[in-house]
Formats: sequence, C-alpha cells, structure tokens
Amino acid sequence: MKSTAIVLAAGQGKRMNSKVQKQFLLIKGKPVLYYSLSCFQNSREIEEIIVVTGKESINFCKQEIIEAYGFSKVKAVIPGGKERYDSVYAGLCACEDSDYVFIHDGARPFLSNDMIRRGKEAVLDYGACVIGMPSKDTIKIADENGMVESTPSRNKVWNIQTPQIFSYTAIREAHEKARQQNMADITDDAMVIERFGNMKIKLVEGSYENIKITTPEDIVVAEKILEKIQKIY
Ligand SMILES: Nc1ccn([C@@H]2O[C@H](COP(=O)(O)OP(=O)(O)OP(=O)(O)O)[C@@H](O)[C@H]2O)c(=O)n1
Ligand SMILES: C[C@](O)(CO)[C@H](O)COP(=O)(O)O
Repeated sequence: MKSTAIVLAAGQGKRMNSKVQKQFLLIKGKPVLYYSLSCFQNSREIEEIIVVTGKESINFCKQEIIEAYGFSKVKAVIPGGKERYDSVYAGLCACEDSDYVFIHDGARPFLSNDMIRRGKEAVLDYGACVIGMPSKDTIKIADENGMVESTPSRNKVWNIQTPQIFSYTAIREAHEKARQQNMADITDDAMVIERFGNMKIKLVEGSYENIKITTPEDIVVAEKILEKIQKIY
C-alpha cells in the first residue's frame, strides 16, 4: 500500500507581494517549503514525495532544498500549472502507482506527524478526508451587495487546511471528470470530490498552527509558531 505526498509549490504568491516566491522565503533560516518536506520525509506513513513547482524553480528546488537537506523520498520535481488544481493534476499524473495521496500546500509549513497519522487512519476508513479545525469565528454568508444573507451554525463550520487525503483512484477519477467541466471556483481538492466524486469526506482535526503563509504578516506569525513548537528540524 503506497502513500505519496504531493507538495504544491507552483503558486505565484501574489498576496505576499515579495520578490522571492513565498514558498522559498526563509523562516528562521530555512525555506518555507523545507518544513513540510521535512515532516513528510520523517513520516512512516509516507513512501514517496512529488514536489510540484514553477518550471523556473525546478533546479533551485532540487539543488537548494531537496539535495541540500537530503530529502531522499522525493521521487520527482515537476512543473505545475496555472491554477492550483492544474498543479494538483500534474502531481496526480506523476504518481499513478500510488494507493493514497496526501495533497499538501507547500505554503503550510506546520503540518505534523500526528496529523498525517490521523489522516491515514481516516482515509483507510472513508477513502477521503480533509484536515481542518472548527471555526473560532462566527461566519456570515454575504450577498452580492456585501450585506449579510445568513449565519451558518458555528458548530457546523470548519476552516479547511491541508493535507487533504484521498484514495488515488477516487481523486484521479474526480479530477478527470472535473477537467471536462468548469473548475473556475474550485479552491481545494475536497471540492473536486464533492462535485465530481461519489463519496463522503471525513473531517479530521488538524491544528490552529497549521497556517497557510499567504500575506507578509504570516511570516512573523510563522516565526512565533516555530519558536513555540520548538521542533528540531
Ligand atoms: N498554480 C498554482 C497555485 C498554487 N499552488 C500552490 O498551492 C498552495 C496554496 O495556494 P495559495 O496560498 O493560494 O498560493 P499562491 O497561489 O501562490 O498565492 P496567491 O493566490 O497569493 O498568488 C501554495 O503552496 C501554492 O504554491 C500551486 O502549486 N500551483
Ligand atoms: C487548499 C486550501 O489551503 C484549503 O484552505 C485553500 O483552499 C487554498 O486556497 P488558495 O485560494 O489557493 O489560497
């Protein structure tokens, strides 16, 4: 039974507004991408890693991150696509011999071994699961004029993170179907299964520290989180 981590690092990071793409910015001296690769490298649940990045960053990733830190589970570094779902699809095409895939944002450095383990258990039971945390805030649904339309019950609202974990055949088939249709508003892999798959997706607890580096203040928060978790990477 083979589990592959597909780590996405092909985004432009427009909201970070930095010369260096956010996945390569340094947190305490190491690139953002280093931290999630390190977690997958050290996890007993993961056999292989596929890194998806921009064409122009393939050599940098190989030399400065994968070889430099000895990430021996990385099987391939491949070019991504225009949208996140294009990069995921490229990753899926590069690991056709996998039974399970852990699709992860390279911009989320603080996943943990426990999360990977919980995700593995859930995917074995349900075939599809996503890591997330119950929302701490009250959420409002807005109408097109910026007016409040409704308020979903907070105990039913989760903030969704990655990794998102699927049986390979289920997510590949759903992506194949989705690619025949309009994917424009698809922002995560669970949505592909919700619309084009035929299975329920289990929610699995992640952590409030599993943030996505998106805007400049997230780097400051990430440094604080790293100090707190005091992991030896
Ligand atoms: N075409 C894309 C777009 C995104 N990603 C990856 O998907 C993850 C989550 O995406 P997001 O935070 O939106 O990253 P960006 O698209 O880079 O950010 P922005 O929307 O600010 O440009 C990131 O690890 C990013 O590198 C990717 O591999 N390929
Ligand atoms: C997949 C994701 O990280 C779950 O929260 C998120 O949807 C990615 O969204 P983005 O629009 O690419 O930031």
